[in-house]
Amino acid sequence: MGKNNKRNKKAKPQQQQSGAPASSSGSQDKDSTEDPAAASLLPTLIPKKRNQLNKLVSELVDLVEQQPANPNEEWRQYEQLQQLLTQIMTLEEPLSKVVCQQVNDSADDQSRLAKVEAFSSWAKNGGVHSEGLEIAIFPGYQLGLRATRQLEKEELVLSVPRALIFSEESKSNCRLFGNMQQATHLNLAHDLVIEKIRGEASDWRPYIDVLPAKYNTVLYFSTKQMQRLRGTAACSMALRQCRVIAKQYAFLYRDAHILGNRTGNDNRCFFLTKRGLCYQLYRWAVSTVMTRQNLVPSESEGSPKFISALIPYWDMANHRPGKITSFYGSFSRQLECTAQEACAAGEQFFIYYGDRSNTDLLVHNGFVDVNNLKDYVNIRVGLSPTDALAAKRASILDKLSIRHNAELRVLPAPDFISKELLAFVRVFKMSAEQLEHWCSDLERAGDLLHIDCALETDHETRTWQFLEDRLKLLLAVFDKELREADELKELSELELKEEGKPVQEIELMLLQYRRLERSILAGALQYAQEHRKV
Ligand SMILES: C[S@@+](CC[C@H](N)C(=O)[O-])C[C@H]1O[C@@H](n2cnc3c(N)ncnc32)[C@H](O)[C@@H]1O
Repeated sequence: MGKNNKRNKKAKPQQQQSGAPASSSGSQDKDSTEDPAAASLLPTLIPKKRNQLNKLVSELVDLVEQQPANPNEEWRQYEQLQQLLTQIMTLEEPLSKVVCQQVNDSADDQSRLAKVEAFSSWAKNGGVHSEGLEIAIFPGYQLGLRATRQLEKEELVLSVPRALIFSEESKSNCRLFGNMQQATHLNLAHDLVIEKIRGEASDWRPYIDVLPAKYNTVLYFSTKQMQRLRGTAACSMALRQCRVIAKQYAFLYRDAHILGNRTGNDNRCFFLTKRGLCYQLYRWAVSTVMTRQNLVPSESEGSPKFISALIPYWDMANHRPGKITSFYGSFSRQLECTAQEACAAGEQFFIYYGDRSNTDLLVHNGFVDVNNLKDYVNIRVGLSPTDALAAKRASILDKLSIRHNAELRVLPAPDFISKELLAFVRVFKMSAEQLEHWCSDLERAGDLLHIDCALETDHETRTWQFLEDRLKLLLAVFDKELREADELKELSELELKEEGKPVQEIELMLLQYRRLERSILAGALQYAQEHRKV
């Protein structure tokens, strides 16, 4: 599979399902870099609908450019965003019906499984070694990898050569979002949009066919589902994610359809994007990248050191706590994955995705790990600009490399309060005299990170009182959305759902997330109360 041969490949037309075929008139057709695949019969919108869509996207641009000042404003903005996106998706439906599969969850697993044989031979022909593994359905995980024989701990079980790794380097002239590290996953999502639109003409089709049709990422949440995150540490992150992706979509759309001003060597990508771009497709591509990407070393000059990549077959492995056992071999030019533990024939083969909090997993990966040993809940703390002693507090925090406005960690047992959070609150609660004392010898500041640092009793009491009040407040906000008893009741109802009824995966995940975050906060509250009394 050469780097550039995809561009010259003869396209097979995609099936037309609804709407009018792309006509030979229209500004895009003067584009001389048209890829044969782009001549596929994608529907075009009638001018009236296109104008409505242009107007909605302009409103979307205006909306996402506003920076919300507080959580309530952020929520209101999200509600407006959802309304606009719903209208946009309705208008774009003729297009999204063709470029995105529309299936329900269980049918998705089955239809993906039906494509696995073709995918496995494509992977094998491309040089993937996965002899002791096969792809199967695992309830609660969608697809995953199953051992077909006993796999030994540390045995090399899977390798994927560079040629089969999908990255922005598979299409070297197409970096729509630039050459920076922050842009690499966006470039990848954009390339995936292109390959998806190319349909049967894409060399990646067997891989794309086994990808999920939809995801449990926050981009797929309804407003009602998102409501369940209100008051949790994940809410702001989730809303921001929706805003950022809508903004990217709105800008891509605006450039393509409203301004029509992209020229230069990315004409081809622009052309394809313009033809098939719709929000459903963009959120699918972004979610595919978010939930499956890995970093591999770049092989092009001028690129960031590491670039985001999709690694077919390897990305069928689900996560279980353990250690990272997948590495890219620069000499062998392949991704190599060993077994983190022995795995008997017939069992699911898991890999470890790395240390991530459940907040991060929920927002970026669309699942939570109920056995997460590396979980934490971030809480926001900051120095007050009206505090006359802020400069002194800041100098101690600088010495400790803690930011003046920071998100710091509340941890599960046995630690409960991270040393950075404890030190911040200790500094925040110092009197003028205590600040003088600590600032006079900043070399000692590191002591503040230790739980048993010798402090005056009143200072220590104020510190733990602050933590106690803050945690109580967070738990009270939690209860405002859903009380603990109701949360547990709903959770057990969903877990005991009758067989045959569709599992409400997102609802279940949200309740599990709430329970996990609540238990970290409640454990830390108890710990703070005990410390205050000492
Ligand atoms: C890299 S893919 C793994 C393959 C995926 N299950 C599939 O069907 O294509 C990552 C996704 O798998 C699911 N997943 C992985 N580990 C999981 C776990 N421990 N519990 C639940 N879902 C998990 C999540 O949906 C996640 O976004």
